[in-house]
Amino acid sequence: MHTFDASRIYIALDTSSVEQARAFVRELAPTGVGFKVGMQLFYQSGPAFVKELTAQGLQVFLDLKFHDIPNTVAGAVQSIGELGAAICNVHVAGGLEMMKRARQAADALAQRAGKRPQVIGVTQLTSTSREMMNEEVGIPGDVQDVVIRYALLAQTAGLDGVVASGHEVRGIREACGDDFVTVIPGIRLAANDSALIHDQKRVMTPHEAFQEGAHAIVIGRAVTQAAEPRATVEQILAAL
Ligand SMILES: O=C(O)c1cc(=O)[nH]c(=O)n1[C@@H]1O[C@H](COP(=O)(O)O)[C@@H](O)[C@H]1O
Repeated sequence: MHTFDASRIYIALDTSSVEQARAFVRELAPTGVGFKVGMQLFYQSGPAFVKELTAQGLQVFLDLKFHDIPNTVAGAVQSIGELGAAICNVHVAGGLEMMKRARQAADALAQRAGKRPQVIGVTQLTSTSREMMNEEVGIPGDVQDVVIRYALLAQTAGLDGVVASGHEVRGIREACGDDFVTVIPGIRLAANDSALIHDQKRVMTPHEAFQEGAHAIVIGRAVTQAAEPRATVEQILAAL
């Protein structure tokens, strides 16, 4: 038995069918992990699958990365609110007013339903390198500095935390305090770093991310493309 709280790990269910996602849930739920439903699965299986998970008492991060005008984002948070997800997210780049409205929509839900998802802000995607950010997108400076600036803005708007890479966790905690939630994707296991690095640019191992102070991590392909996903999760937990 391990003592680490496995629900601090969200397995990204980026599958091409709901049956595949169900199979991962059946296999991995006994380890105590949470699950992340993102665009790929949500756009085919819709809210019904999220409800199916939360009805089983599973912890769900609903990752739809809202980014639109404030009124539309507030409506979107309202729409997904009753699915019972523990976390949902919006892009910090949508601005202060948009984030405030997202938080207000979550608060209204809490008043009606007695609970709400945590609303966290996506800073700079873990697939973004400094070169991409500076030269393609035209945002100058260090990724770390930009991420901390975004985290502070998210905090000002009343969000519960941010999504960032493990490289920025320490700085975010220093700037925003230890209660401001950090959820960290871009996780790679040392053993498969070079094989699975793919599109992620700012990566860390689970152990490193938690050592830096992450509240939760998101792991997708390093588990779902492993020969033995369940054993891989057990190994990760044992090493924490
Ligand atoms: O919001 C997210 O979850 C997210 C933000 C980010 O900056 N980077 C990032 O990879 N993610 C998500 O985290 C998961 C990472 O998957 P793997 O790279 O397969 O571990 C994917 O589902 C991404 O959509």
